[in-house]
Amino acid sequence: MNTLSFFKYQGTGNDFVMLDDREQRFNEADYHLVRLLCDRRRGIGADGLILIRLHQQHDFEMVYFNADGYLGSLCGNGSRCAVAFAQELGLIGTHTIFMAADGSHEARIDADGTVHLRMQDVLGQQEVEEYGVFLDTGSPHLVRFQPASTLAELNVFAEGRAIRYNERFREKGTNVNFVEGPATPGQPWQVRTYERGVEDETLSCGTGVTAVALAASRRGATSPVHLRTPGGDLHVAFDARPDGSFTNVFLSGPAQRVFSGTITV
Ligand SMILES: N[C@@H](CCC[C@H](N)C(=O)O)C(=O)O
Repeated sequence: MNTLSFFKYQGTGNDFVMLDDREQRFNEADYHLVRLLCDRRRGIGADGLILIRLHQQHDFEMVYFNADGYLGSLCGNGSRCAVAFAQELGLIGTHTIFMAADGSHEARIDADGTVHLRMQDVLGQQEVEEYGVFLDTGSPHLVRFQPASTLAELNVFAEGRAIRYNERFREKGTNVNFVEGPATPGQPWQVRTYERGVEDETLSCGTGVTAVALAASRRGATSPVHLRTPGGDLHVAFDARPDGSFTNVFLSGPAQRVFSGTITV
C-alpha cells in the first residue's frame, strides 16, 4: 500500500485530480490507478488526472489523463487548472509558458483568479460534415448546432455517445458539443458536451467551447465569444483570418482549488 498526496481542482465544473510529480514517480502506464483515482465512488473522483512535471525549456509540463485511465490530448479546462496549481506550487508567478500534449502554451492569471490560456492556432477550413462542424482545438471536436429551445431537454449522453461511436468517429473518437445560439443578441451561446475518454456528459469542456466559438464565428458570433456551460461561463477570443484559419485564440475562465488530501492506493 502507498500513500499518495493529491490536490483537487475544478474549472467551470470540469474537475481534475492534480499530482505534484516533479520527482517523476508516477507510472504513466498504470491506467488502473488513474481510473481508481478518478472514480467517484472508490477514489477521489474527477473527469481527469493531471501530473505536473518539470520541463527543461518551459516552466513546467502537464501530463493529462482522461478518467478512463489513458493519456488524453489537450484539456483546456485542465490546462487552466494546471496553471493555477503551478502557481500554488510556486513554480510560476502570474505568467507562464508550459508544455502540454499539443505543444507549448502561454497563460496569464488575473488578480481575480481568471486564467487566460493561449490555444494553438487552428489552421485550415472547418470541415462541415453530415454530423456537424468538425475541428481540432488540441482535441477533436464535433460541433452540432441545435434548434432553439431544445438544448435543455436533449439527452446529451445518448446522442453524444451515438455520434462518438458511429462509423465516422469510432476509431479515434471525438468529443461532441451541442450548441444553442443566443435568443437575443448579447446573451451567451449555450453548450453541453459529451467527452471522449470520460464517456459521459461533463459540466464543461474548454477545448469544446473553443471549438464552438470558432464554429459560431461563421454564424455571426464575434470575438470575444461568451459561452455558458452547465458548470459556468467561459470566454473565447480569437482573430479570424480570411483563409478560414484562427490565430491568437485565448480561452478564459476561473480555475479553483477545491480540496487536498492523501489517499491510500
Ligand atoms: N475537458 C477537456 C477535454 C479533454 C480532452 C478530451 N476528453 C479528449 O481526450 O478528447 C477540456 O476542457 O478541454
